[in-house]
Amino acid sequence: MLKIKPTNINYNEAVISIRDLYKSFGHNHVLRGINLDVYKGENVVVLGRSGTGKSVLIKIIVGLLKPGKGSVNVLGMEVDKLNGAELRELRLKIGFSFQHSALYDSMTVRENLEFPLVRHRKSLTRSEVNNAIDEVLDAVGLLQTKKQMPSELSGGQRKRIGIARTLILQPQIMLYDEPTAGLDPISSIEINNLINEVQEQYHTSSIIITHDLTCAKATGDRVAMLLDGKFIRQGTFDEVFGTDDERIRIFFDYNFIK
Ligand SMILES: Nc1ncnc2c1ncn2[C@@H]1O[C@H](COP(=O)(O)OP(=O)(O)OP(=O)(O)O)[C@@H](O)[C@H]1O
Repeated sequence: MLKIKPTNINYNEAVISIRDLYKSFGHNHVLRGINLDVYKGENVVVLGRSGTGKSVLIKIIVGLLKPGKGSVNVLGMEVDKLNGAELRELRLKIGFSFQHSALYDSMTVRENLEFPLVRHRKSLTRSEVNNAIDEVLDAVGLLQTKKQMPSELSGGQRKRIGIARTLILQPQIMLYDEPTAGLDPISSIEINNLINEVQEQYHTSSIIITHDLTCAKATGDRVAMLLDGKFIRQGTFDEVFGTDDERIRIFFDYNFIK
């Protein structure tokens, strides 16, 4: 049961705009002419086989890697022209939900959420902090876990808390790296729904990196297929996969789709 996607996307405003992006490591030419716009309120899914450069792309977007050639504009700023302080400022507007971004095991759920908040929003009062924690826990449907330790949660619940920890800083952009990896089908559907709810309630724009075609179909307003350093096809899920292109069919046929 997948949620119907909201359609509150502003196609006149790109929050991420990438033009002719190249990136090599020695003779390994990973990105070879990437063009991508992510519009305000849009979920864009990036699909591609292992090693095609999806993580490199994300790292360039947040300024962790320098582009070789080309321009990367995020929230109106050219990322590779920013100094350290400006980059830190920009990153506060971007929520990362990385595959291996573990919670702090020695802290309760509440403390895990409090930690980024008190670090980055020093002027908040105690009651504002408490309200913010309750609000994000409610948004991810896990208010009842506030006093629990991460080890007491299921894998799906831990992912949800990871997303809550990111949301608490109210990012404008969300980057999800393999959000459903390692989850059973029911927990995966819950995460897909959560990604759509976050989009709707927090008005975020997102890039979702995944191999999971069910996730791509459920969450992506647009899907972009990365191959040989370029997006070889972009469009809705059905537009991308409604093709005889062998390179895309093979990706589809080898992934189980419900
Ligand atoms: N810092 C680095 N130095 C050298 N090579 C790198 C570096 N980061 C990534 N690469 C290379 O870039 C290529 C793309 O890596 P990347 O991690 O982006 O793949 P991916 O598409 O995210 O794969 P996966 O789906 O397995 O996570 C790989 O060949 C990798 O070895």
